[in-house]
Amino acid sequence: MVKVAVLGAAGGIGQPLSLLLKTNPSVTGLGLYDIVNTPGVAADLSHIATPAKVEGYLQPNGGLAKALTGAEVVIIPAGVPRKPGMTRDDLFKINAGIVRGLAEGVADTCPKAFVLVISNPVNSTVPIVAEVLKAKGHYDPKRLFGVTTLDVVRASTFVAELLKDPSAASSVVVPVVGGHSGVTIVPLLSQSSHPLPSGVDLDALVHRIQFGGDEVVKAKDGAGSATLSMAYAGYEFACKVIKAINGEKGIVAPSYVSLAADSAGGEALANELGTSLEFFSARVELDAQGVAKIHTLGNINESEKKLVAAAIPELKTNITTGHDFIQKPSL
Ligand SMILES: NC(=O)c1ccc[n+]([C@@H]2O[C@H](COP(=O)([O-])OP(=O)(O)OC[C@H]3O[C@@H](n4cnc5c(N)ncnc54)[C@H](O)[C@@H]3O)[C@@H](O)[C@H]2O)c1
Ligand SMILES: O=C(O)C[C@H](O)C(=O)O
Repeated sequence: MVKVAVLGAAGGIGQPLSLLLKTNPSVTGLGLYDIVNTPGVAADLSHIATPAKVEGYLQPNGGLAKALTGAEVVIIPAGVPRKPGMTRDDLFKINAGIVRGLAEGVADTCPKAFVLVISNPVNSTVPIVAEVLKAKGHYDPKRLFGVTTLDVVRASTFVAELLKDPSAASSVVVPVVGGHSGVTIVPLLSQSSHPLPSGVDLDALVHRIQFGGDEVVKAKDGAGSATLSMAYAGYEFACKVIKAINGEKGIVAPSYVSLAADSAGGEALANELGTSLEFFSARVELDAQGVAKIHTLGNINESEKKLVAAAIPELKTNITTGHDFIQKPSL
């Protein structure tokens, strides 16, 4: 019995993500919120013969609070996507305010919910949610996640392509750590479940994983960024969270979390990184309370160490940008 709220549910990600959630028998309630079109999306989905009771709300008359009431999981794909030539950071100006408003709604209505942030730039929007929840006295770092699963899905797909074995596509697992933009995306190819064939151009593969989002933005040619693969990835991560809430043990997935979510694991990771970072995408073990354990990077090779080192300064800047938006709004 889990109610999931999707904020930004009428968008390119929101609609297919809500469809996938509607197919999950563990989801008993689906609260859809957007500033446009949610009644139609909800009416459409409500005809699917699965248990979830679907309700769609717009902004007026407390729609956000209604969508969030009773939600144990809140997924946020609200906000504008990139167009060619833009970076994810270029979205901050618009999306920061959108995410702040939605986080305020979470704090006011379902402060104990697991919050899964998809809206870009994830490296900065997650700190915004943290600061809003802190300001309202409801911050639990164990329950706040930046969704970086699409990077893991891409890394696994691209490695399976190189293996020239389509049947391997769903079994290849490549951990991706760091953050969710450009050089902050750090694939740990040395830890791939399937060894790479010899002769693979590793630099080109790393670049493709780090800038995979650009491929889609370019191909969509002004009509947005990844939506369907993101809905798939967001659903994959949400399913893990729902299973953990329902008591399943041993679920591990990479996600952008606060290192304070598990002080021992966070400290060990910070020691490995050689610096204190508030947020980092690491492999995280989940339980019904949220983050149970943050895993360290484990054995990584020299080129991966360089990639991690290159990610850190940008992550620090991105995190500060998110914090300052709430703490120093006059900047
Ligand atoms: N984390 C990731 O891996 C990842 C992957 C793909 C896209 N994204 C990001 O997800 C976001 C959404 O992408 P999209 O393609 O679905 O965009 P979209 O424009 O198709 O949909 C966004 C939706 O958000 C809604 N919205 C805007 N302001 C809102 C508000 N205040 N409250 C509620 N809803 C609001 C819009 O009405 C729209 O329906 C973008 O920021 C994009 O960059 C992240
Ligand atoms: O590339 C984008 O802007 C969207 C998303 O972050 C992605 O990785 O596809």
